[in-house]
Amino acid sequence: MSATSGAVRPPDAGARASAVDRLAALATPAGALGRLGDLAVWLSATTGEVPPPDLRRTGEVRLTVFAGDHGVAAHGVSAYPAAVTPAMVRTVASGRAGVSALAAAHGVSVRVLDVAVDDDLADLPPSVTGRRVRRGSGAIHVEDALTGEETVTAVELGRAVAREERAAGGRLLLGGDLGIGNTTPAASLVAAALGLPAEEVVGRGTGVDEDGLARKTDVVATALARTRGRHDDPVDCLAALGSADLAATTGYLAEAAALGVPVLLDGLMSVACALLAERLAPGAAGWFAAGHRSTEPAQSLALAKLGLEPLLDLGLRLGEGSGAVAAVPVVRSAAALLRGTALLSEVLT
Ligand SMILES: Cc1cc2ncn([C@H]3O[C@H](COP(=O)(O)O)[C@@H](O)[C@H]3O)c2cc1C
Ligand SMILES: O=C(O)c1cccnc1
Repeated sequence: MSATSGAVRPPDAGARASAVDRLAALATPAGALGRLGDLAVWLSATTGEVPPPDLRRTGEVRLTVFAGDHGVAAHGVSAYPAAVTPAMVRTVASGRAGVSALAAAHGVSVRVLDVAVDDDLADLPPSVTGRRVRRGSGAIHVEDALTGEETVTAVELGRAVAREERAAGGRLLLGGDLGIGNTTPAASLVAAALGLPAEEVVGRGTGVDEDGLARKTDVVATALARTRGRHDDPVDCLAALGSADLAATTGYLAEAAALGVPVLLDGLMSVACALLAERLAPGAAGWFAAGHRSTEPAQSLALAKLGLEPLLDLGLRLGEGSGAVAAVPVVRSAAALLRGTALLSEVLT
């Protein structure tokens, strides 16, 4: 099984070096900007600009929310019913979701894409529903989420979205998720990638109780056992244990890296897909920064594997891209410091 994979070049080493020099020369004590300094250097290296762009123009920071339903949702793994998925797709489309409020506050463009929602969504425009890969993805503890062909189609859809978002003026891309039950396949993908047992990756998602957590752990363990021997190939992992929306997110992240566009990651779904994108397109992680630490254990495990330290740690477990959007002002703060701070040599005259 194959999905075309663009080669990833590393971020600009020359821009990184001059950003490091500029940071060291600012009228601040050495190291005083802490991780904001590191972030400014990363933004310089990934945009190739020193100082980095301020990212304040409309449309420069863009979020795509990948939506889909999951067969496991019918098996007691979520605190909410699957009917919430289409309802929340409509809510994001009408600009009234949690992430919409954050995006409006921070000047982030939002697009929601129905990759595999199990509902007609006939009231929504083709720009949202017109590229659906299938209605819902398979319940991974009993069957593959997708066929090989559907997986490749979904990955390619995500890649196309990254190209569209860059063409629309995106200079920092964010990925978000919507879909009741999606923390189950996402945790399974992390377990498969890291070779961990279900108990170490499973979290409470929307807030399942002890019984729900036990059922969810069982579903993940059964899915991992069912697919044993297939965990090395990232595309086959997405087919076996993922979903169409997670495959599309993986393609989106891999393609952003291949295009040389920096990405701000969100919670579990985003970071699980980043792990797969790194396997699909080695070096992709160099283009990623982590917006926040979610409460899901698999998200922290995947971040550690990617070598990423999250910018925020707020106990947030919403998804939708909300943690990435909440971190946008931190990224802009880093850029502003490297752009606007005088040099020590200028003030000591
Ligand atoms: C009202 C509502 C809005 C949401 N927005 C994002 N999620 C998040 O929670 C779900 C994943 O958690 P689980 O695997 O436990 O179902 C996904 O829809 C995800 O996007 C929401 C969930 C709900 C209920
Ligand atoms: O980690 C996340 O982003 C998350 C956690 C719970 C529910 N939805 C998303």
